Amino acid sequence: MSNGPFDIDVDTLGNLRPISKVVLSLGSNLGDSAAILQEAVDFLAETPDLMLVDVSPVYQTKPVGSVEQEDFLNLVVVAESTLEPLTILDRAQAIEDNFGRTREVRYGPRTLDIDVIMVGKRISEDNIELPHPRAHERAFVLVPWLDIDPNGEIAGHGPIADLVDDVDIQGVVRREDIVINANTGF
Ligand SMILES: Nc1ncnc2c1ncn2[C@@H]1O[C@H](COP(=O)(O)OP(=O)(O)OP(=O)(O)O)[C@@H](O)[C@H]1O
Ligand SMILES: Nc1nc2c(c(=O)[nH]1)N=C(CO)CN2
Repeated sequence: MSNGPFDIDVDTLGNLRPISKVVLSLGSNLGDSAAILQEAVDFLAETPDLMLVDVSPVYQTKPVGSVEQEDFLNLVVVAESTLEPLTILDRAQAIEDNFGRTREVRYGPRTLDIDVIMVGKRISEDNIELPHPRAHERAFVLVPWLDIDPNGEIAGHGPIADLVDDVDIQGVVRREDIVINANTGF
């Protein structure tokens, strides 16, 4: 798998388009979270020009942040795409909206949250910062990601295999009973 914009795709018009590695973190702690995660993965798999490579196991995780709320179910998706980072964020937010996600309480309960963790290169713009600025300190991102991408790295922070040693993984428990079917296309 490419680690950045090094592989090239040629579209039907003959345009060269770099293929980037994409990492997404999905979380839910409202409603039927397991079913919501499955549907969200299905929506991602149906996204044109986004090829799912792997979907992590599901973890039950203690809420991070100061808001008192239910545990989350979290998973990570690794994909490849020729899409621009903002297009991927738009698609992620459209999928969140589909599950009635509102954005009133920062860090508050949510039917579905999709954070864009990385899309190839580093970017810092008004609406998007990549890699996600808090991913390196979040066990609910690092633990599932490590399961499916042991050589993964966060630009500017290092290998996720090392980062996971520095976070508290006690509140992150694998849910073997919840199986998400991944339509990875491979
Ligand atoms: N890498 C990113 N992934 C998702 N959203 C991002 C990213 N970088 C910047 N944003 C911006 O952050 C805004 C708030 O996102 P969101 O509501 O998902 O935050 P949150 O999930 O409450 O907190 P956190 O960003 O810490 O996970 C989005 O509208 C988006 O414009
Ligand atoms: N365990 C856990 N805690 C969170 C989560 C999440 O997905 N899992 N998402 C948040 C907002 O992005 C805030 N806190």
